[in-house]
Amino acid sequence: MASTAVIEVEELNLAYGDFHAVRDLSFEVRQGELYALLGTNGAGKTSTLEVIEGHRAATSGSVRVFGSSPRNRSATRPRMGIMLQESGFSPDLTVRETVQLIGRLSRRTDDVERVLSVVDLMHKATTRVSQLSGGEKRRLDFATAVYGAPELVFLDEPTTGLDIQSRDALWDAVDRLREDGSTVVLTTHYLEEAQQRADRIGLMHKGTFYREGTVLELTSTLPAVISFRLPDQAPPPPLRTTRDDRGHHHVETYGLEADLRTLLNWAYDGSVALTELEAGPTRLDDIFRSIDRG
Ligand SMILES: Nc1ncnc2c1ncn2[C@@H]1O[C@H](COP(=O)(O)OP(=O)(O)OP(=O)(O)O)[C@@H](O)[C@H]1O
Repeated sequence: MASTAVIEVEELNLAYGDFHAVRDLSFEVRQGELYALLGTNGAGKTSTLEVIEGHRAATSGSVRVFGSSPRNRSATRPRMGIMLQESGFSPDLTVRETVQLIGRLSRRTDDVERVLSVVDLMHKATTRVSQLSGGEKRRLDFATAVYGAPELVFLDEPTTGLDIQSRDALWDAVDRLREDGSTVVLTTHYLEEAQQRADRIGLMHKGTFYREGTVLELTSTLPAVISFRLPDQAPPPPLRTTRDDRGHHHVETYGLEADLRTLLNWAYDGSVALTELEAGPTRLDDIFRSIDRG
């Protein structure tokens, strides 16, 4: 992976009056990475992104995008595509006119028909924005963000409200952008998507990082889990388990492979039927649950 930093955030602080929304936040996003900025509600993700995107001034600290201040919009804006949580499109414009307008404002060049077909909106090209469904509006949002294949793309909750085909198509389009070297910053509350897609994750809580690192670095801070069910007459399993009220056994382990082998050998040797077997690293959900909300 290339190591040029596209985004550099150092000791960022952002206050709204007396309320300190972001505190001494430092991180960088390198060229070609998919960086997921995740966190609890009100953690400060949108505030942080607004500073990086140049929409808001920091209270203190330094933010550089492509080596420039994001407030220097003429230097940074043409290189960025932004998909906001809520679009501000004009309801009277058609889908094609919207892409043309936003495309022109971005100062990038692209083929409008190509962009519309990426998000499967060709058949809606002459439909007014006010007549689109929620999912279609999200796809239009995405189309305007990736118009002209920007070097840096911000995706804020990109798949909210999308059906599975549209989600797959969106991630395919993101993969293609990344193959061409684009950097992606993602925020989402769909943790599974972040766990599957992100190279690195910054997990925010109360204005600062609770954890930051690769997916593996984050998930290896908590034990992996093996879960299974045994027949009523089965002998006790060879590992210490807890049983939930649905009769599932759970093992928490830092030695997933060895424990799994022990369990499978025991079941094989004793002809014990293990059912509903699941084994895997901790999920991001569990890391979120470990955050002390107090
Ligand atoms: N314009 C504003 N004025 C005052 N407080 C604000 C303003 N914008 C955000 N806040 C507060 O700053 C904190 C961080 O908000 P922010 O929108 O950055 O969080 P978030 O991590 O994006 O949250 P969510 O996941 O809920 O969208 C919240 O407590 C919010 O109420």
